[in-house]
Amino acid sequence: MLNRSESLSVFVSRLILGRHFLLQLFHSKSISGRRRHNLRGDEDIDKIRFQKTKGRQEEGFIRLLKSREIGPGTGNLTWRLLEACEKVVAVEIDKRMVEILRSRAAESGLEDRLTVICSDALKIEFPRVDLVVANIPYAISSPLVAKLVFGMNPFRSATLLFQKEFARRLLANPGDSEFNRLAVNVKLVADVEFIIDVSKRDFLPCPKVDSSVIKIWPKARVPDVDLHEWWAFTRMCFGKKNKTLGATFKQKKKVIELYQLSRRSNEDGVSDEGGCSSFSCSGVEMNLLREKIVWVLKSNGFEDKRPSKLSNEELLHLLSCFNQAGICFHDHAETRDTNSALLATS
Ligand SMILES: C[S@@+](CC[C@H](N)C(=O)[O-])C[C@H]1O[C@@H](n2cnc3c(N)ncnc32)[C@H](O)[C@@H]1O
Repeated sequence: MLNRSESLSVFVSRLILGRHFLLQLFHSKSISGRRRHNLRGDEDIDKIRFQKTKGRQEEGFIRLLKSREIGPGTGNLTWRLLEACEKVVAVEIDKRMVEILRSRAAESGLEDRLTVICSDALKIEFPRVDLVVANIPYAISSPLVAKLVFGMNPFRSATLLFQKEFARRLLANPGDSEFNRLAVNVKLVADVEFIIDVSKRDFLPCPKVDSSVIKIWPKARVPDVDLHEWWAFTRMCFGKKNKTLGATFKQKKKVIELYQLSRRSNEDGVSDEGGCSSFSCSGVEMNLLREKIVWVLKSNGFEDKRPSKLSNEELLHLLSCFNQAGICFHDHAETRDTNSALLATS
């Protein structure tokens, strides 16, 4: 039986180090008493190989410099990560856990390799790290993923333990019943890979839900789109993801919303780049806006399409058609630096 963090640590270890080392981990109960393993695995899943010898970097081996663990608790996983990474930055919200981690680090002489930040991971700016590992309460999965993938600092990959249903939603493709706005937003900037399911019976004590390990990589190339505009657009489209776009955008409420946005843009004197403020403040012109919306949808073949079945390429195309017609979705009155995690998941 493995507890939640032990399970994740085993999977993380396998991803980083390969099967050979994993087997050694499975058979190692105590971390402190364990001899130092040869950290090279024989299976290059991640195309990352960690070379322990300082100052030398063999051909084909990338040194894994920094790892970040979010929600380290008492540090079971942290200590496994310290075997694989030169430095670990752990972010823990609970002061008591932070004290435990710091004194464990001091006892083991690992203070220079382990930085423990006492903070809410959702509220701080992440430092530059190679690998992100998180075993957090499932309730903050959505904002955490959004913060990671839309954050400013690049990372090589994130290996995360999620509730199984949440993992399925992240992995879903257009047409799948689980496909939703979160998947659309995440897939704009990242690739998501299923690693393994973890049964609730593998945990002690047994929780109510099954889990899955998921790996996320930032995309090398991200589409050239204003993210605020994209988030606002997907929020409007996926409000009722199985409704046709025609039915969604013809709703009086939506037309009023878009009309008010254009009015606000006019009042704030926001630049008219892309035609966002091309409507006058007259209430009568709301009908014109509705007609324009329908025309954009019809002329581009989207009126009868459902957002839950559209690829990101199709959604990006529709957004650009709307923008070219002078219809924009982002409220320019909102502060520019609004938490991206909130915007992407709200
Ligand atoms: C499921 S436990 C993880 C257990 C841990 N990996 C271990 O080895 O015991 C979740 C941990 O995340 C921490 N946590 C919860 N919300 C957090 C947040 N917003 N930021 C940072 N840590 C958080 C909790 O205090 C807890 O220690």
